[in-house]
Amino acid sequence: MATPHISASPGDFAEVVLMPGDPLRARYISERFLENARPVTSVRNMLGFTGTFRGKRLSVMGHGMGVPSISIYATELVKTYGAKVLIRVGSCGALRTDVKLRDVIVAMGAGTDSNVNRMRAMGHDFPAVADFTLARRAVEAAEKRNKPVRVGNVFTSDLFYHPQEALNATLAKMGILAVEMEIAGLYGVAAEFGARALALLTVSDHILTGEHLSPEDRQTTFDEMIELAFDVAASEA
Ligand SMILES: O=P(O)(O)O[C@H]1O[C@H](CO)[C@@H](O)[C@H]1O
Ligand SMILES: O=c1cc[nH]c(=O)[nH]1
Repeated sequence: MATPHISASPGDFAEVVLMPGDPLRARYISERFLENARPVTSVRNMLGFTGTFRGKRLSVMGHGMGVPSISIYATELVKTYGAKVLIRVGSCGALRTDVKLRDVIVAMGAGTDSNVNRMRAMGHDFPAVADFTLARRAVEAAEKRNKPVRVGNVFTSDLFYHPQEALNATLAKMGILAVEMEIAGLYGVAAEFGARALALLTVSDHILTGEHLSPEDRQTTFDEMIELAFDVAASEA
């Protein structure tokens, strides 16, 4: 039984799904980290794969850009394919001077300019937060690897090119570490359908300084975040 956006058969997905935004990154992750990976969906080229990692069955699938896109895939994975844990692995722009390029962020909570969670909460504010156990495991795994992470709040924006010029400084003052475009939506879907979610982000560019990672640097740095995500995923599968 396929959905409008996922062509997999029942049982094709594992209960734990890692989700990068870029479907080509999903393929890269499956080739580099999964054993016996097989493609399970490719509608609109939003690629998904299932394989094993340290003997545990895991899936990886792209979620596209923006809250509407991740909301569709996350909802269908949970409601139709029985996913119970969704872990976004993504990139972000740092908003504060104490956040550096290549830092890995465990996104505890996400503010947003998107209206989706207010639609869910009858017009009221909704706390879009990570599953605590998953977040704690990510922090513990990072400590074990001797790769410290930042733990804190991020901002999920509907607009990559934002017209509110004062927004970034205001968010930074409120302690928001970085900006990206999906997490508040992911945490909202998880809450609505009883799944658990976490997002890990690598700082790929710095909004204040204009610094950004080269493509080679991105690969290496993202691999470190993905290894961390697999530590968490394998502890769940
Ligand atoms: O995590 P990735 O896919 O890199 O996503 C980030 O990059 C895209 C914007 O370039 C947005 O989707 C943002 O959340
Ligand atoms: O959404 C994003 C992702 C990376 N960098 C940004 O500035 N915004």
